[in-house]
Amino acid sequence: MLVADGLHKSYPNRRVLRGVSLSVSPGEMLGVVGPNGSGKTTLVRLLTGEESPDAGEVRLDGRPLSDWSQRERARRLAVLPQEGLPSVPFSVREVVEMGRHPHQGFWPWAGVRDRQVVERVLQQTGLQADRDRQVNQLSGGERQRVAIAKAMAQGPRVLILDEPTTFLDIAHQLGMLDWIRSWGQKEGVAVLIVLHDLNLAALYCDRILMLKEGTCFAQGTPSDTLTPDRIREVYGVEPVLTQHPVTHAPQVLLQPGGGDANLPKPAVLFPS
Ligand SMILES: Nc1ncnc2c1ncn2[C@@H]1O[C@H](COP(=O)(O)OP(=O)(O)OP(=O)(O)O)[C@@H](O)[C@H]1O
Repeated sequence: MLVADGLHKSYPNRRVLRGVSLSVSPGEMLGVVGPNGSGKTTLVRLLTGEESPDAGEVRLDGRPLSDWSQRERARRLAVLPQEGLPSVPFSVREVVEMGRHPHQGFWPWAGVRDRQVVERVLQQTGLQADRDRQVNQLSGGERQRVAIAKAMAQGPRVLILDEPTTFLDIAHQLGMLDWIRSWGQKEGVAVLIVLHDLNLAALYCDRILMLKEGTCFAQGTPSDTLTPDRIREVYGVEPVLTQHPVTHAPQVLLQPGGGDANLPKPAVLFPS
């Protein structure tokens, strides 16, 4: 469904991605993890066509991404950017309806089918009661749910999410990931999700791609990828790995004092 082959990307004086390859199949969830600055968001920008690689290629449904018109691409690929949904003065229903624009003609008027899809999505995401509320009056977590609903209304074959759980409490993190996973499996949507939380990645992703300084350091099942050696080498922390008692997924326990050794130790700034 979505394939990337040997992606390279540099900015002035900075090589950000060096030969990253990946593929995501229908119904599969691929997690992308890696430290700050390892190139996750840059990878997302190349996969969505927001930026072009210096070398390598992204293919959607077997065709180079650059061959798709913007409209065709939007019918197949939905993106939840890191900054989430802007705080716009539109109602929840209007924003979800915007997800249908790529399927509409020259005039973006909602037809019968568009209205049916929007109603179904509002129902399935539990947003019926909030349908007339203004998005700029919603909490961060509620806005995130509207963003997912808009992406669902788009009816994509590929969904790309960049750290969608950052502003959510634990119940909303689990709720959102449960939702995305079961929706992706039912509809055969290929999901690529950037996550900072290795434990959530281990619980929800079929496979994990671990980036280190713009290279693909490891790729495989959570148990293959999240090993103490790899986490130590990529993040520079001393992890304790355990197994989830119910799901048996690997889980990472953190210990104080095991953080970034390169950070200077705090000194007294204002001695008395
Ligand atoms: N437009 C740009 N111009 C120059 N450098 C950039 C640009 N975008 C990103 N970078 C640099 O590329 C590197 C990778 O950035 P990127 O945002 O892809 O990392 P990330 O893994 O998503 O980080 P984080 O976890 O902090 O969000 C960083 O060093 C960043 O400063």
